[in-house]
Amino acid sequence: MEKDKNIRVGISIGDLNGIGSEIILKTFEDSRMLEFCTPVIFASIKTMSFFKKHFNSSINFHGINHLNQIVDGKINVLNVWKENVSINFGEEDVEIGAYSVKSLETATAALISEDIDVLVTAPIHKHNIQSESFKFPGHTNYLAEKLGGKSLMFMVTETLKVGLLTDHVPLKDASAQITAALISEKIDTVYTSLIEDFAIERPKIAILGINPHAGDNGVIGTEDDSILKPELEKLRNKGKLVYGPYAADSFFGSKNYKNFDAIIAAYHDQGLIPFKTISFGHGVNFTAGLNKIRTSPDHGTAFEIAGKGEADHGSFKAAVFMAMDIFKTRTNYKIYSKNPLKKRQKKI
Ligand SMILES: NC(=O)C1=CN([C@@H]2O[C@H](COP(=O)(O)OP(=O)(O)OC[C@H]3O[C@@H](n4cnc5c(N)ncnc54)[C@H](O)[C@@H]3O)[C@@H](O)[C@H]2O)C=CC1
Ligand SMILES: NCC(=O)COP(=O)(O)O
Repeated sequence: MEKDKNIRVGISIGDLNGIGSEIILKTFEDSRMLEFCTPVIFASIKTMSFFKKHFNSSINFHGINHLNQIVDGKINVLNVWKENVSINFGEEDVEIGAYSVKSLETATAALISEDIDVLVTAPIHKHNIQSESFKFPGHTNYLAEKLGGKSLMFMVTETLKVGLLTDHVPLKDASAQITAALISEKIDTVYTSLIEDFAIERPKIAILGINPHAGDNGVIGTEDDSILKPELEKLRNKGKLVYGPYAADSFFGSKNYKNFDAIIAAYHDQGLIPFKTISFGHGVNFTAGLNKIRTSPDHGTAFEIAGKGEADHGSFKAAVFMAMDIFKTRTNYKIYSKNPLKKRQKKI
């Protein structure tokens, strides 16, 4: 197993007019971070120097033009662009959004080529990233296309983990997308991630109902009875500890969520509202199910506070540590599952 400090953490810069730069600077101003990892920021040394000056930061960067120039123990900045960029904090600007895409694309290529071990993404602005060549609603959907595996939006802290059946889809389309095959795929991804990424031996998973009160036996929609329940029954018969569907409205207030290793919500806001209410400031958005590791903070560009020095970097820092933890747990899982302990033969 490699030492922590050798884990190369690639960081895409996000929307330059948002709070991404501030939370990155605040995280790595603590020089102890370099004892745990080697950060590689995908941006440009000119742009990062602008941020350093703006935020009056004492941080030191190591500018590089090629990934083979990464130096451990330094905060590496790869020059993804060379030109000066005009940054106006808090402004929605599609030209600025294009830089977040350049950063993300270069960082993703580095993740695929294994020049970095994990990717931590600073927040992008979903409207500003749209172009003829980039039509994804978010990182999760982009990475699902670029990397191997089946992606799952998994919002995680040490004590609360919420996965989604559907993520960036309009509410009017969400229900139609929930098929037996999707339920089975997403539960499987959560189950595997809990074992391989979080070292939980026998995961216990709860599923929230699709309709209000999980349909109340067909009074308020039939999908819970016709699609969700039979699928859960099948998985239970295969030995998986999956329970539900639970009425979503009271599930978190009643603290029932504490009885499970993970909860699966039917759609974005059903899962993210309770998650962010409980974990804002330290929650992490992990793209599970892929062959590479990507995390991000649980918040967006926060334009209204950008450039003001008010951004809380807790969630970004948690995303860095979570990515490294998952990297180590996954690496260990691969090692142990390749060489399982031999079962002792019974003497007859
Ligand atoms: N991973 C990503 O790239 C994400 C991107 N977004 C995108 O960000 C943009 C803005 O989204 P919003 O819905 O406004 O959510 P937001 O998370 O940017 O802001 C919501 C509220 O939380 C506050 N806030 C957020 N982060 C904070 C921090 N670190 N410290 C202190 N206060 C903080 C903001 O000031 C605002 O009041 C949208 O385009 C959205 O799609 C949203 C979530 C994640
Ligand atoms: N609600 C999470 C979010 O908007 C971030 O999405 P992604 O960029 O991680 O796909």
